[in-house]
Amino acid sequence: MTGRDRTSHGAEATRTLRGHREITELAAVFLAAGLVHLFTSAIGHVEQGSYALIVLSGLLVVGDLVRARRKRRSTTTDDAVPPPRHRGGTGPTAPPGGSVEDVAPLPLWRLRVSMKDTPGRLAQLAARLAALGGDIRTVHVHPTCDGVVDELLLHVPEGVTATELTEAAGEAGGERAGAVRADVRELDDVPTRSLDQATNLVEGTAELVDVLRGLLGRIEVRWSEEPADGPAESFTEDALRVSAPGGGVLRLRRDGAAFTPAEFARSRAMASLAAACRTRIPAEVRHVTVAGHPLMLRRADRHDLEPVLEFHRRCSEPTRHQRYFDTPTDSASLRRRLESGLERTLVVLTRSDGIVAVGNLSLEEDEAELALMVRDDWQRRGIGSMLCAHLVAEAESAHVRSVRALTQAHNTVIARTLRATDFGLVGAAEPGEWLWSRTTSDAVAADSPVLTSSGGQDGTGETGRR
Ligand SMILES: CC(=O)SCCNC(=O)CCNC(=O)[C@H](O)C(C)(C)COP(=O)(O)OP(=O)(O)OC[C@H]1O[C@@H](n2cnc3c(N)ncnc32)[C@H](O)[C@@H]1OP(=O)(O)O
Repeated sequence: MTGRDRTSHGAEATRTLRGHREITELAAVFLAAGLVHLFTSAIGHVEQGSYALIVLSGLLVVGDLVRARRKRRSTTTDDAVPPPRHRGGTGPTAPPGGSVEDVAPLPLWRLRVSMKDTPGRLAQLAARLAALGGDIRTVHVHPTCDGVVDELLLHVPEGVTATELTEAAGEAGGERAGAVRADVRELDDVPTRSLDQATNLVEGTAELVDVLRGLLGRIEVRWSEEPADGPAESFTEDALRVSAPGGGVLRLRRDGAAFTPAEFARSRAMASLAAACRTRIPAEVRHVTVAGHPLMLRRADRHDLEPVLEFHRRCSEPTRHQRYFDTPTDSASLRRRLESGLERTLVVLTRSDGIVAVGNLSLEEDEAELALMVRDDWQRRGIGSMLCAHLVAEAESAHVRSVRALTQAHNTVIARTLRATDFGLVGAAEPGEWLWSRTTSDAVAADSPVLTSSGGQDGTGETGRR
């Protein structure tokens, strides 16, 4: 209850008390007058008026009592919203003998829900969330074509689930509710958060997909070629399409609340910024020396398509087969790896001989798959081991929890390369194949975005990331 609520409740109680007192006093006056009149009248001279006054006073008292009782009952019914829930002793109240500072911060959640734009909808939502022990910290109302999307950041007691939150939103008349855990940094207002994300893009500490997730919450992202017909960028409440910085289109979907026009505008602005960063800020080049050879290592993008194709042409057929198994490597599949922004490709170059090794990292679910190939005339010099270590570092920077690798069982060289980078054999994916895995040291991995990839293998030509 707020301070203002408390004040008005007190005034109401005062008014009720004063009413009681006035009626009781009036009844007492009637009663006294009646008794006095009776007393002073001789027996046999009883007048009707005396009895009428006494009866009237009795009726007044009884009537007032009945009214007071009814009022009390209706007040109890009106206040029937369940009291806030505090679970496991970790609610907002301080423990006995402890100060408020001793209490661990309650979990923070972001709740998005589509609502009809009617008066009182927020009050109903707030009441339902209060019943769960929710403490609303921020509310943003995003207008949509036929209503609004209410976006709330709220603390709830430990143990309250996403389902309970979305059900509460549904009971308040909401539709398509979605609830995800939020980071305390998200308590920033939207402009501040957008600027922070833009800074991450410019400084290269985040990819566009990570930035979009920071703005839109848990989304599924898929990459596809630009549509031949129709606009590359588009908005519906179910899906957004924005230009991918490396070419093609990113298709964004979100379970739960509808996308809003403001979110579309923000996403487009971020995509434009990411594209500008790509053209203005050259990829960082790392200089490494392997077995006395000075080499350069950097991320590749769509401008590297031709040299990457040339690198593949200069690798022998057995080397390509060891890398890609039976999957053909055509220009389109290599282009997708370089452009989608959902895979990371590292290239190793010499000054005079172009690309001598390529490593790929496909981001999927909360893990990544790594693969690499070294040109035949540069193998057995330590380049594969060095590239493998850099790919693992890339995976850690993408906050994935584990990295896996699929090899042909007879490929002892890649087996030694992976072992040297702390991979362990975890099983056989198919007969004649080995599956390797290692965990990353990224501490944030457990709460990190989920990544998925269909990598075009489903025939859709799309690459996806959750
Ligand atoms: C998950 C996947 O990527 S599966 C596909 C892997 N790719 C391929 O097989 C394509 C063809 N091969 C290659 O491209 C490379 O040889 C790679 C990537 C496998 C290894 O890269 P290289 O630069 O040749 O390996 P590097 O010189 O770093 O040596 C790595 C390990 O293999 C050993 N090794 C290298 N060549 C040989 C060889 N011919 N025979 C036996 N061991 C070898 C090295 O001694 C080293 O092991 P160690 O660390 O225990 O000493």
